[in-house]
Amino acid sequence: MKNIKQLWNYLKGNRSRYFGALISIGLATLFSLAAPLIIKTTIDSVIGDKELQAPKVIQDVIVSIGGVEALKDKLWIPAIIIVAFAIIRGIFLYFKGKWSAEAAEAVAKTIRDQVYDHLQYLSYDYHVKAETGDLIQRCTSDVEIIRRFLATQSIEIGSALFMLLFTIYIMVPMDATLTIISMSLIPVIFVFTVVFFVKVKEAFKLMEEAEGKMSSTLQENLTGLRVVRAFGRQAYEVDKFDEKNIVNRDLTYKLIRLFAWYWSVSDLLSMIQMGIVLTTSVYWTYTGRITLGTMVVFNTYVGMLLWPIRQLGRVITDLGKAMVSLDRIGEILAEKKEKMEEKGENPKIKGNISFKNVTFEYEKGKPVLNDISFDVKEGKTVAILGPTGAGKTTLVHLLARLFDYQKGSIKIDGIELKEIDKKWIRKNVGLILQEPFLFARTIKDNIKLGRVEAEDEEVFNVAKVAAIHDVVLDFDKGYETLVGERGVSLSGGQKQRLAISRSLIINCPIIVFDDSLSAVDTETDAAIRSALKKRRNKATTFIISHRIATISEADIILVLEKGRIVEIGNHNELISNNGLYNRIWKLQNLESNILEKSS
Ligand SMILES: Nc1ncnc2c1ncn2[C@@H]1O[C@H](COP(=O)(O)OP(=O)(O)OP(=O)(O)O)[C@@H](O)[C@H]1O
Repeated sequence: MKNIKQLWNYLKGNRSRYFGALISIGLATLFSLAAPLIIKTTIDSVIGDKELQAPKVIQDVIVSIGGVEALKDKLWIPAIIIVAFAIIRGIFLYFKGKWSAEAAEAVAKTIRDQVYDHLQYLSYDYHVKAETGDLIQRCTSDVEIIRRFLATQSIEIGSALFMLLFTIYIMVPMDATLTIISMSLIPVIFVFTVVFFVKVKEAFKLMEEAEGKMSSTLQENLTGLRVVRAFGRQAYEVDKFDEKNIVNRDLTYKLIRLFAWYWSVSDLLSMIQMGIVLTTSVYWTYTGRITLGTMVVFNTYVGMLLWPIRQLGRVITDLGKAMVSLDRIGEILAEKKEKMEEKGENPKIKGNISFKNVTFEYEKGKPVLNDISFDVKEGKTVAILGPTGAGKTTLVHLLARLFDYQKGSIKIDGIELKEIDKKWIRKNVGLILQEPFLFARTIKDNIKLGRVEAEDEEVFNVAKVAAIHDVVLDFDKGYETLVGERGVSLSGGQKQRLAISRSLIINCPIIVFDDSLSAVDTETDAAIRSALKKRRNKATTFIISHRIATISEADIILVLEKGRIVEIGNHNELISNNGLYNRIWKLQNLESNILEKSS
């Protein structure tokens, strides 16, 4: 019921089109039911000698062309009327198709827009955990199922109901008992259909999920194909995909089996119903209870009626599928959008940052950051070093309010971070990720992503700071070169440098390099850092890195271990500390000495 209401809401603005389609199918049904009545009248009263039983208007028309006697010589007239009715029915069917398709298309567009829009505002955490393949499937195939249901199937429910009502209305005055006999198995077929619908809904849901898992595996594999090949893991990947493929196939087999049952049993029931009507009506024609024309009408109507009723089974299956799809789309829409509209402060940010006893946990009881305290003045550089999983990324994510800390306090220029508007703080904290995502656009567009109105000169400047300007000029089309699948292939380091330019162009007072110099050689790394230092508006900079050379010049270095700061100070202080920093420094020194000697 909730889903039907949801569909009704989606139809807003297109409801009149949809009703137009329903009325058209009603009128088309009426015209198709008229043909057997014309045949009946012709058999009984024109060819035969039964008294004419037709509405007054039709009787008047017949009298005006010379009465039933005159029609005997003009049997082409009923034939032409039947053809004319077929044409009129065709016209109504055309409008039914046009209007329902237009309404369905509009609904699909509304749903796609709504889901796309919603996805943009879900939390960072949601997108970290969501499976892209599954989301794509919900935005495409699920919407398509709903569109198809609205465009064709739901109208057929209307058609079946109209057919049922109109035939009962015409048949009862002719012979009430024969009408009951003609309808005796309809409830059985209907109940059978409903049972089937319930079974099939569950089976469809399982199949959709299996299909989603299969596309996720495919999507993940295609994205990471280079890794797969590099590690020679093709056979393992093929097996993994095959596993999902087998589940998908088996669930499809199950559905096919269910359908096979449905069609054979409903075929059998329909044949029994037609047999009963044929036998009874032939016998009653023979005994004179009904006319030959009435016999023709009943048998034609039962034939006409059984098809839409059986179709109803298929339609209801599609209703089941459409409801599952609506649920799946509803699941995305039910996800709470990240609360952005808090009336936070939008202060001009200088970049003085202070962490006081900050504790944060993703899951209750499992703190990832513990009692973190440090201060940094605007324009200074903080470096963070620590083993993997120590909480380095989490710490800088807290700064951008991708997550909110549970205990302690983070202040920026003396204002509590939670009091500052989320949108505003994200505009002021430039996050550069280790594996930056570049869009399939030109290099210039990728750099200007954060500030589309930036002048070319600014683009060149930030590219120079990120030591990528000369590389770009070497490409045939320079800054107009396309990046991505159809464009130039960039190295990991080049991608990182483009991402750095993209963040610098925003001119954020706080910049975070989350291991984003890892793919850049040491010389370029040093060049970028020295260019950053020379910038006029120096930002407060956070650098996460495993390379001592990258972080040694930082004003403060934090050494994190298991979510706690185990060492804090500048390079010289930490060297004399004889702790983790000192050990890593010695190790990296040794490595570079060995490398120097061997080269
Ligand atoms: N979105 C999340 N939900 C739940 N746990 C998370 C989430 N992100 C990270 N974690 C967990 O928090 C811990 C710290 O992760 P974090 O990414 O901050 O470490 P890191 O020091 O940056 O590691 P690396 O050097 O490998 O990037 C890890 O144990 C990680 O599994």
